Amino acid sequence: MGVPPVVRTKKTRAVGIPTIDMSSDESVLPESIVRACEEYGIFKVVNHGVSKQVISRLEEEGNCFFAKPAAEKRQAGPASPFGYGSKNIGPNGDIGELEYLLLHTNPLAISDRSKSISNDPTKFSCVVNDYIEAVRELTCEILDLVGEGLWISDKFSFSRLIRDVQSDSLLRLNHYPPVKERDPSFKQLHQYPTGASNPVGFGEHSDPQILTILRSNDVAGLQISLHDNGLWVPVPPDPNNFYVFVGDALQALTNGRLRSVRHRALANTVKPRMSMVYFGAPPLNAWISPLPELVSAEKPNQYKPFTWAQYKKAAYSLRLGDSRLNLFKINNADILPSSTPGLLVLHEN
Ligand SMILES: C=C1C[C@]23C[C@@]1(O)CC[C@H]2[C@@]12CC[C@H](O)[C@@](C)(C(=O)O1)[C@H]2[C@@H]3C(=O)O
Ligand SMILES: O=C(O)CCC(=O)C(=O)O
Ligand SMILES: [Fe+2]
Repeated sequence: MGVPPVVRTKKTRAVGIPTIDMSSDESVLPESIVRACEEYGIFKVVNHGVSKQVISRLEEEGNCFFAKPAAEKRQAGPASPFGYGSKNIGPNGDIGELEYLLLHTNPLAISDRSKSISNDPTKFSCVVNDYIEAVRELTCEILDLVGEGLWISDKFSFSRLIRDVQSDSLLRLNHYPPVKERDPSFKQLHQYPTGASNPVGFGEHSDPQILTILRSNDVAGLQISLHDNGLWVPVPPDPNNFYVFVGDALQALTNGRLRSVRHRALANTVKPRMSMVYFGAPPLNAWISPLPELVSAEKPNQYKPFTWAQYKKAAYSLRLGDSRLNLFKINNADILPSSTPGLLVLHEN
């Protein structure tokens, strides 16, 4: 029997997302990670050192919470921005086929929030804190390798922001119940991206933070957009490993050398999907501006300095799919002539 022809009905494309093996030789890791972050803004990490038990215990807590009756879940909401949310994402009218729990990673905030989430809040807090501790370690290990790969004189510059006790890092559990096409009017009631056969679970966006560490169950749905060309690349689910995303803050800190990747999640029509997402962020008062090692005459400063609080304020004033980093972009072509009087700028045609 011959191989059947590949028929593409959706605007998706098969692309090999890079895999980074954390047990590889240290002499190759920094360069491989930097290359993946430059070319894709996402990679899969294997041999990551986070124990199966830490992951499965959080998954169990998530399943247990999302299986509760709607009225009980609502007691942990509305998400503003923390707590339980259903369908509404953020304050500006974005909606998706999902429900979620958004938590600040501060242990006191977790202990407080656990009371409205679980019948055993002490256990819930413990499980969440263990998961956060493990993925924070992985995040910092990756960021130190990024620092090394970029030849930053202080390779801990990135991870220090995440390790800070005031870090504004978050944990999000997303639950996408299966969306069944019940009647012909279904497609009019739900948002279907152009060319996609499944409705939007979590709409297209980039993550604002430094680094995102995502783990999902074995159900597909996550997609990335690499070149803003309308093509969406499916990210195959892998419950034993993590996907790592470059966030906007890391793009700014590296003067645009590492790219934050646009992604979205589509709902599944058959199986429920759950993702557990850690967002590594700086403290609110930390300044984000390109590191000096990444600024040169050939690559002048691309971003105005901003505090993380200013960036969050901007993010929360915009829609999910808006580009927030553009607000802080320096137009070097505009700046050069006025800030350097007497300099003649020649434009090539
Ligand atoms: C629509 C929004 C939800 C969001 C805040 C925002 O105004 C724009 C960014 C969104 C996002 C995407 C990544 C994370 O899931 C998130 C927690 C974040 O930091 O930025 C969400 C915000 C949210 O859901 O509160
Ligand atoms: O659920 C997913 O796979 C994506 C979720 C996501 O992008 C987010 O929570 O920011
Ligand atoms: Fe995201």
